[in-house]
Amino acid sequence: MSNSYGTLFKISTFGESHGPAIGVIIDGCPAGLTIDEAFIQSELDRRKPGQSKITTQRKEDDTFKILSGVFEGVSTGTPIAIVIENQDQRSKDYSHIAEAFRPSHADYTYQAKYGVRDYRGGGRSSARETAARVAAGSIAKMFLRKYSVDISAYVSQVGDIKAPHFSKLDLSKTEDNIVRCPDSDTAEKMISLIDQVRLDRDTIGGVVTCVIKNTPVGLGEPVFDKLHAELGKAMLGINAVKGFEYGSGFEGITLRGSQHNDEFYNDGGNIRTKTNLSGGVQGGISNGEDIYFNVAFKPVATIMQDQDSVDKNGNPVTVSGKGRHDPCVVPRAVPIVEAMAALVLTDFVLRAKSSKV
Ligand SMILES: Cc1cc2nc3c(=O)[nH]c(=O)nc-3n(C[C@H](O)[C@H](O)[C@H](O)COP(=O)(O)O)c2cc1C
Ligand SMILES: C=C(O[C@@H]1CC(C(=O)O)=C[C@@H](OP(=O)(O)O)[C@H]1O)C(=O)O
Repeated sequence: MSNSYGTLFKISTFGESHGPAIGVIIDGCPAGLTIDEAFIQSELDRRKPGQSKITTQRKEDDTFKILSGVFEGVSTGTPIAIVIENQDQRSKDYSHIAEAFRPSHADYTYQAKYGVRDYRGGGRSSARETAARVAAGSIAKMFLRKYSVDISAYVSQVGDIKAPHFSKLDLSKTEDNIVRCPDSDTAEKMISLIDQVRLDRDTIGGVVTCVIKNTPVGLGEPVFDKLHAELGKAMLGINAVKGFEYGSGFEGITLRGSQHNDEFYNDGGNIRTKTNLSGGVQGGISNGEDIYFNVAFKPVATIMQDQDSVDKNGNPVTVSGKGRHDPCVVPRAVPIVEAMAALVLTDFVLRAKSSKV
């Protein structure tokens, strides 16, 4: 089973949702980076469960401990191990799926592949694992500060309620409300919709948009490990993600080349483009313009309603969700998307250092 991500800035995560702890080992963080523990905690707080009425009510503080790789507040170049203890498991909520499969969760496929499954809270398939990625991503963000790279994600859609285009938004307002949409009118509508869906004992999907500013020119590879391909892989590896598009994305197909091309100009010695339908990446390599992409999340599987399923012997059963679940995951997915983007960019910054004499 692969539990790792990255080429030079590598992470391995460990732990199950209802086990004693989860965590991450970061291998390849350069020495000499100041590690801001308050910032790690603030990133974990943005993702943690139980943070508002529109998220799962599982109460985890997600306080962490650094076990290695940091001395007197500075990275030492050795593996950084971070552990987060689980405190509010309620495994009895899962006894009904010890043998049965929730429709559209990971229960059936995991059981079919491994023949053994920690069914408590979804075990390894739970999005609780993403806390470990957010911890690692916060260190990647600290590294990227040296390059002034700025990564901002926000909720741009819940169900059919959409925020205005990001060029019309003030992304510094994303944290002003519990749904993490910087437009307050749209945010209110999104919150009411999620609340209604929750009362209906159902779930709903949404979109997280991410905008990355000040990316250095030259990140990404011209073949295979293209920057957008690695971003896509990182995003599609987040639980419940169903779609990824960058730049003009699927809407670009309706344009002509004459409308879609980003014409170049010389901006006082810097080569820039007048428009940016490329989304900051051309030929797999960053061109210095803003990188932007959308990540679509499904309405998650666990609903508080009866559904047809089977048990592991193929007998028909009725399964209904129990316990504490997210009616819509996008508010908590915002820091996860940012963390995965930071991991990809950090890896490519380190790789770029060896691309020229
Ligand atoms: C932040 C976040 C929270 C989630 N919370 C839940 C949840 O409470 N209940 C649930 O059934 N799925 C939840 N999921 C989704 C499942 O983890 C995911 O659907 C499952 O692992 C199966 O994977 P797949 O949907 O990618 O196929 C969450 C996902 C994210 C990103
Ligand atoms: C615990 C977290 O989210 C969990 C993700 C999740 C799932 O199926 O992915 C199901 C729920 O698990 P539980 O029933 O154990 O509360 C969520 O609460 C977390 O994000 O830290």
